[in-house]
Amino acid sequence: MPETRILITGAQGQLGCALRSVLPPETLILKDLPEFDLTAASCEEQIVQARPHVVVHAAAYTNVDGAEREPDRARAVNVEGTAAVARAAQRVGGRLIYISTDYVFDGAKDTPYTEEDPTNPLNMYGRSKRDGEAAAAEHCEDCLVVRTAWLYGHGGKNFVKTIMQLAGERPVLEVVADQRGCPTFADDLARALVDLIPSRLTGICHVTNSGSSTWYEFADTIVRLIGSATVVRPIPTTQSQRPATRPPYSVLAYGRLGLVRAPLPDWRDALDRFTRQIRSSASTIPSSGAAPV
Ligand SMILES: NC(=O)C1=CN([C@@H]2O[C@H](COP(=O)(O)OP(=O)(O)OC[C@H]3O[C@@H](n4cnc5c(N)ncnc54)[C@H](OP(=O)(O)O)[C@@H]3O)[C@@H](O)[C@H]2O)C=CC1
Ligand SMILES: Cc1cn([C@H]2C[C@H](O)[C@@H](COP(=O)(O)OP(=O)(O)O[C@H]3O[C@@H](C)C(=O)[C@@H](O)[C@H]3O)O2)c(=O)[nH]c1=O
Ligand SMILES: [Mg+2]
Repeated sequence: MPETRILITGAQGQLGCALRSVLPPETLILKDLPEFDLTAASCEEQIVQARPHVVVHAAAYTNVDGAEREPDRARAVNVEGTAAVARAAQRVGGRLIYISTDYVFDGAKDTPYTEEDPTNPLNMYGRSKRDGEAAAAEHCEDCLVVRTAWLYGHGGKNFVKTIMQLAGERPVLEVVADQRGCPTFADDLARALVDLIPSRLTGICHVTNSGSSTWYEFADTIVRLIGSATVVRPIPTTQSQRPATRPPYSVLAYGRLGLVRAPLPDWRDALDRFTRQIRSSASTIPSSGAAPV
C-alpha cells in the first residue's frame, strides 16, 4: 500500500511544529499562511490537488481576545475555512482530524467534561470553534474532532512563554486563580495524534495532559521551574480586565482516547520537559544580549 499522505494546516503553528517533529517528513504536505489561506477561494482546491489521505486541520484564528474585536474574521477562518477544508477532505475520500478547544464549554460543571457533554461557549473564539466542529462533521464523513486545551509548544505564542518573559521583567505577577483547565504540551498532543490518525475513531475525542491546574498554579509552577524570584499572586477573574470571558472550569475528561491509547503524562511532567528544552536551546544560541530564561 502506498504511504499515507498527511496534510497539515497551520503547519507553522504550535501543533504544526510538534507534528512535524513526530511524523516522517516524506509523508507530510505542509500548508500555512501566506501561500495557503483558509479565507481564500483557492483553499479547498489547494487541498484537493494535494490528494491527502489524512488532513490534520490545526490552522485557526487563536487570538481569544482578538476574536471579540473581529468576530467576522474569526468566523471566516474557524467556521467557513473549516467547512472548505472538510469539503476538500471529503472530495478526496480522506480522513479529517479537526483540532478544537475546551473553550466550547461554559464551565458550569465542576467535574471533567466528557465528549457527550453539551457545549455552550462563552466567547466568540469558542463559538467559532464550536461551529467549526459542526462544519467539519457535516462536510466530511470520516471526521474526528480532537478537543485539547491550554496548549503550549515551540513555534507560537503561549502562556508559558509569556510568563517566562514576564518573570524576567517584573518582581510580581498577578494571575487568575479561579479558572481551572488542563495545560497541554503540543509534543504530547502530537504523539497522541500519531495514534489517532490510523485509528477508526470518529466523532469527538478529548486529548490533554493528565491532571488539572488553575492559570495561577500553572504560572507559579513555571516561575519555580525556571528558578525565577518573581512572586506570583493569585487574583480573581473579576480583577482581570480581558475582553473575552473564559470558562471558570474546562477540565476535559480522559474518555474516548482510552479506546486507542494510555493517558498522556501529567501536566507538571510535560511542563518540566518543555522548560528544559527552552532553556537548553537558549543556552546553545550565541548570546545576543537577550535575557536568559
Ligand atoms: N493554543 C491553544 O491554547 C489551543 C489551541 N487549540 C486549537 O488547536 C489548534 C492548533 O493551535 P496552535 O497550534 O496553538 O495555533 P497557532 O496559533 O500556534 O497556529 C495556528 C496556525 O494557523 C495559521 N493561520 C491563522 N489564520 C490562518 C488562515 N486564515 N489561513 C491559514 N492559516 C492560518 C497561523 O498563522 P499565523 O501565525 O501567521 O497567524 C498559525 O501558523 C487550533 O485549531 C486551535 O484552535 C485548542 C485548544 C488550545
Ligand atoms: C499572562 C496572564 C494571563 N492571565 C489570565 C488571563 C486569562 O484569564 C488566562 C489565560 O490567558 P491567555 O490569554 O494567556 O490564554 P487564553 O488565550 O485564554 O488561552 C486559550 O487559548 C485558546 C486558543 C484555547 O483554545 C484555550 O484552550 C486556551 O489555551 O490567564 C493573568 O491573570 N495574568 C497574566 O499575567
Ligand atoms: Mg505564523
